Order: sequence, then structure tokens, then C-alpha cells
Amino acid sequence: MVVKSSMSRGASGNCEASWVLHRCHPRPSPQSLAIPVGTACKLLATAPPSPLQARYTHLRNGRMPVFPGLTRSPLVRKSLCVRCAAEATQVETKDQNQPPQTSQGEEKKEVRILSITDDTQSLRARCQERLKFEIEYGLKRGTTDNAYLIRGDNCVALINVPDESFSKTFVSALTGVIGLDEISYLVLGHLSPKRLDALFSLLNARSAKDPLQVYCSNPAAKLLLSSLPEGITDGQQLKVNVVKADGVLDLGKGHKLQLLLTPTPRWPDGMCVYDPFNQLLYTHKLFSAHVCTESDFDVGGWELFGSDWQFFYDCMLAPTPTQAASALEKLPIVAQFEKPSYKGKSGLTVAKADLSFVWSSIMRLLNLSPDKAAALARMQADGDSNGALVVSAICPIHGPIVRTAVTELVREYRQWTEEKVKQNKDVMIAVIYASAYGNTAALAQAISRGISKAGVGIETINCEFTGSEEVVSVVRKSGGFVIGSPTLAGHMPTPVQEALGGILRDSNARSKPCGVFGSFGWSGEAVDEMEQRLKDGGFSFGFPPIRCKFKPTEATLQLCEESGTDLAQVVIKAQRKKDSTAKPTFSTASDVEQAVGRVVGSLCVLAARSGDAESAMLASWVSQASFVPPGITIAVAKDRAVEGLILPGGKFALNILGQGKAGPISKQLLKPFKPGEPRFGDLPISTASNGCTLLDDALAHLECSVVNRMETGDHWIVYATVDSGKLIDDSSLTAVHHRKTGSRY
Ligand SMILES: Cc1cc2nc3c(=O)[nH]c(=O)nc-3n(C[C@H](O)[C@H](O)[C@H](O)COP(=O)(O)O)c2cc1C
Repeated sequence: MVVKSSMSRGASGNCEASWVLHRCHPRPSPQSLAIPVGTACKLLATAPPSPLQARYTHLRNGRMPVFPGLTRSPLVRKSLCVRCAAEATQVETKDQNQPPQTSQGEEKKEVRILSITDDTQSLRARCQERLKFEIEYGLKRGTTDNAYLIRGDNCVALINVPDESFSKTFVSALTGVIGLDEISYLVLGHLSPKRLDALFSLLNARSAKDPLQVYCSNPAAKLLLSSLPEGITDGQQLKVNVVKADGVLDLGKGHKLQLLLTPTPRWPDGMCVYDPFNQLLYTHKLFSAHVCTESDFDVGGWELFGSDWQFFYDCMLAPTPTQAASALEKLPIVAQFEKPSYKGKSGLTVAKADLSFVWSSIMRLLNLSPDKAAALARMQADGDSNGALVVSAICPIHGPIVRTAVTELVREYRQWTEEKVKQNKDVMIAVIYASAYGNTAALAQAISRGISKAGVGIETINCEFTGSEEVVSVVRKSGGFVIGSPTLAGHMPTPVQEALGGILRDSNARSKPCGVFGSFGWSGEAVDEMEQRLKDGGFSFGFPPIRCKFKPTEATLQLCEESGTDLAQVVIKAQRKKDSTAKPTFSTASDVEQAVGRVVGSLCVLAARSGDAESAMLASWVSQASFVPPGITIAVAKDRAVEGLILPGGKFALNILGQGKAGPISKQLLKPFKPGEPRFGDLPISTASNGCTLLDDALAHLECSVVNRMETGDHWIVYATVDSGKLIDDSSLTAVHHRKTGSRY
């Protein structure tokens, strides 16, 4: 159907007005105002032939557009005119962004059910494989998606629903535990578009007359209410209750759930739930880790899971330290068995506190179940917790239930956050983005990690939820900034335009180095527009624009990480130049440095690969660390590009260089590299069985698996076991790197 468009028409049928409002349709030329209603999207006019375009052309042929989850993203909805959005709403299919699960992947998923206390169970959807592209999944130790069931007085509450890849398995496991109609409450600590499928599957499988009472934050409610599919209505199948300020949900039997809003830019909908009855704290993404081990709890404590928790924190919370600090402030967690503080206590109170600690320590040694221990602790403490959340276990959305390492994990979270907030005061970079499907967000996350590796702070701003004045004020405080946008209907969405406009108008911002990035489908105008407007405004770039078609691959994430590090180094240099009081790192080598410099190591090339991402570095801080199994340690500077590829579970090849042939290899590896540039140039190479690069001119090769790593000042000590090895040349000696000072390689 083709109708005339005119400014006088109502919004539902007016493409010109819609264009003004939503920038969805191309502005019709004055000569021809006749454009088809709801079919004039710029994306239809501009898309080159592609499978995705073929889907869109359905709309042109008078059928519905098939774009997955279209209506689930507020950013996308805002980018479409009323008519197009309404048409698109009617068809939802699987997303091209999320390829269908392979049957192999399905087989590997399971939901494990466990009683944490007498009336609380966990349902942990488990997958041994890396699940998605998100950079925090880089540990490759699988993941879990945790939900919890609490049985109160004649009612049951479910906390969390898992990712859509677990929907089927989850609903069937849940049915095995409880009649779905018996669940009266659903408390959502976090809701993303990818979790809606599990929620709707649950609702569809219920037959209860009463609606499921859903408790969640305002952003989660908005997402949920705007995504309800046909047949599910608010007030009938579910009733959405928005938790505005912190609230309480009383399930009876002592389960008086405290609902604590803990938003961060990455999870604006974040809400923790504290159950004082058994002192369990449900923390959504906070205190999570992507790891799937046999145990449901953190058996092995900090030693086993410390690096997983830290990696998750570094990827997800380190970029937003101010908001992380506010969220942690809301959670004055005290581990149930923590040694008491004697501050303000005297005489009998000290003795009581001490007795309580000794008692609880004995209980811990007896390995009492959390609810029994909690009951005893309650008796001991007389319910007086001085406003603190006394916690027997932290129940996050991913990874183990934290029981052993509550104290360490909470302490480290606070310490990391404090350090990052302080770092931001020294020098930081603003990471500004919007993302409808998470692809641009993943790029932003990888860039942030690269910045963080170089020791520069980050302030992340999701401009969908932040006004342009705040964006400008953060950019003013930063040493540089990056801005990322998806291309939606041929443009960057309005929130990015506003943020960019604010920056361009601010004369203070002009001196700051910047970078642009974004995900697109076929035409990718947003990145070009951002680049052009910043260029025209006289801004300088710390790295070339990053354009990514749909979902980033590991190589793209690696490119982002390296670009982030490069920009951070530009910012550090500028800061040093500005700061005339900055001390040079070392002028003349001290006695200590000269002495430390006499520690020597064999010269090697470490080459690592993960999917299509590859990197390498020259390494001389290499040592044998174990006979059985054969193991080695390597010290890797935190800002090395290869660092992100040698996380626990990762693989690498160690090429041990010989005295005669080390020169040209070292020269090649010591060149400055652009982000993503191949490291080996014309050196003769082959591929190891673990996929990493072997240098044909090396003295010996080792193929290694990373077991663990330890943070040591400005380096990571990586411990790896040797899976296989080969001596190539037994006539030469190992090349050794002799140094004059311990302050340089
Ligand atoms: C409604 C809609 C319109 C789109 N328009 C364009 C477009 O004009 N050009 C383009 O290159 N990609 C377009 N895309 C594809 C998105 O840019 C692509 O899905 C991208 O990965 C989204 O990034 P994000 O995950 O950060 O939101 C469109 C997608 C949607 C849903």
C-alpha cells in the first residue's frame, strides 16, 4: 500500500512526522512525498543484498519484517517510527545475532538442583563450554546461570531466570522440583533481553489463575512490560511490581526479603535480595564468576576462584568504579564467621563478641549447614547486626555460591573499587556508548579492559541512561574518551547523537585524544559519522576507527583491547608532559636495581591463540616450576597485548630461542605494533597441535596449558603445565638475556 505522506497526518500514518520524531524513514524529497507507510525505512532503501536484508525486504513485499528481538531493545524501538515498530512487533524470530544452539551445545547443558538450606534451593544451569563472546567469558572455564527457590509460608519465590540458551532445560528442571503454579513470586535481580525467553517459557507453562507477582527494578519493569508477547498481559499472567526505593517482600516463615537496588551502568536494573532468615544474599551479577566446577559452592576458596572473580570484576565493574562503590555501600556485608570488631565495645560485650567468634569458628569447623549455623549465629547475635548484612553465603547469578571466601571476596571487591576510584582521580578515560543488542557494549568492554591494563582509570557511560551534560562533565575530567554506537536505520541513535553533540560543543574536550567504534549490520554509517564530526571538530584520534559487523569475534575484541591500551599510553604520555613534577621512573640504576638485573632468564617467544585472536611476545622471565607435571612460570607485564589470551584454561606455545638465531627473531618481536597487527612478519613459522604459532628457527618448542596466574606488582606470573615439547636443535645453547638493571628487560 502506498499512501501520501504529509505533515498533517496523524503519527501512526505519517512518515514525514515519524522521520522527524524517530529518524526511521528517509526524509522524502519535496518532489515526491509519496512513500509507503511503514515500508520506507532507510534500512530498506540502503541495505545491500544480504541474508539480513532479505529478511527486511519481506516488509517491502507487504509482509512482516523478521528481525529478531526487535521490540526488546528500547534503543531500537526509539529508532523506529510508530508504524514500523508496530509492524515489527508482530513478528519475532531467532536473532541472527544469536545463532541457534547446536545440538552438541544443548547436550552439554544441565540444571543442577541443590538444597542450600532447609527451604532454599539453587537451580544452577551449567555449561562447561564458553557460552558467549562477551569478554568476561575469556576464562574459558564454562559458566553457570543460577536461580534460587525460597519456600515461605504457603508461598514460593523464584529468584532470577537464566539466559535463553538454558530456557528449555531450566523450565523442565523447575517442573521437576515444584509445581509451576505454586510459584507466587518472581524476584528479578537482573533482567536482560536474553533472559526474557526463560521468563515467558515459565509463564506459558503455568496454568494458575492468579498472576505471577514479579518484583524488579524500574529499568527491568520497563524492559519486561514493553516486551510482553501476544497472550501474556500484565495483570493476568503476571503482575509487575516496581521496587522504587528499597523494599521488603515478606514470604513468611521468617523470610522477610530485603530488596536492595544496586544499579550500575552495565546493569542499570541490578537489585540484590537479602534473606535475613538464613542470611543468604542474592547478588545478581555482583560477586559472580564465569566458571563451572563440579562443586556448587566455592570449595577451594580464594585460591581456586580468586582469579575468576577478579577477571569478572575487572571486565564488568572496574570500568564503573564510582557506581560500583555506591552499589557496595548499599551492601554492608559482614561474613557470618568474621572476627568481630571491638570498636566501641568494652568489658562484657568484648567477651561476648569473642565467645561468639570462637563458637562460630567451631561451627564452621564442624561444617554446619548454613541455616543451622545462621540460626545459631542469630541466637548469638540477638539479632543485633548494627545495620550490617550478616551473610552466611553469597548467591550470585554466575559461578559458585560463595560460602568459604565471603570475607576475602567482599574485602577484595572493596579494595579493587577503592583502587580504581583512586586511579580515576589520577588519570582516566571516558568510555561512552549505547548498544541495543550488546555488540557495541562488548567492544566498549574490550576497549575498557585494554585501558585498564595500562593502569589508566575508566568511567563508563551508557548514554542511553545518562544525559549529555553528565557525559560532558565526565569527559572534562578525563584525559581522553572513546565513543561507540551501533548503526540503527542509517544513523547513530539519538542518545549517542546527543552525547557527541555535547562533546563537540565543549571547547575543553577538544584537546583530548579520542577513539570511535561501533557494530553495524551492512552500511555502518554511525562510526563514519562520529569519526567525521570529531575530525571536523579538530579532535585527534588515539587509534583508527573500529567497525565491527554484527557480533565481534575474538580477533576484534583483541583489536579493541590493544586499541584501548594504545589510547591509554597516549593519555599517560600527555599527562606526564603536562605534569612537570612527574618523576622519571629511574635515573641511574640503584644498587638494588643493578643486583636484581643480574637475575637472568632464557630468551623465548610466547605465542598464544584463542579462536581467531592471536598474539605473541618476547619473554625472558621464564622458569621451570614443577617436575611432575612438567610446569613453567612466565612473568607477563599487565599491559601486554598477549595477556588476555593467557588466562587460566588458555593455551600457548613457548619457543625457546638458541644463541645463534635469537637476533632476527627478537628484532621482529620488539617492533612497535599497531593494534591487531600480526607479530611474526616474514619469520618462518608453523602451527602447533594446540593451534599456536611455532617458530621454525627456535631451539625447542613447548605446548602449554595455563593453570593459574598470580598478580605480582606490574606483572602476572602465569603458571602453565607442559602438554608436549620438542628439542629441534641439540647443538646450540639457549639464548640468555643479560641485563645491567632490574628496572628494565
Ligand atoms: C531496526 C534496526 C535497524 C538497523 N539499521 C541498520 C543500518 O541502517 N545499517 C547498518 O549497518 N546496520 C543496521 N542495523 C544492524 C545493527 O547495526 C547491528 O545489529 C548491530 O550489531 C547492533 O549493534 P548493538 O548490538 O551494539 O546494538 C539495524 C538493526 C536494527 C535492529
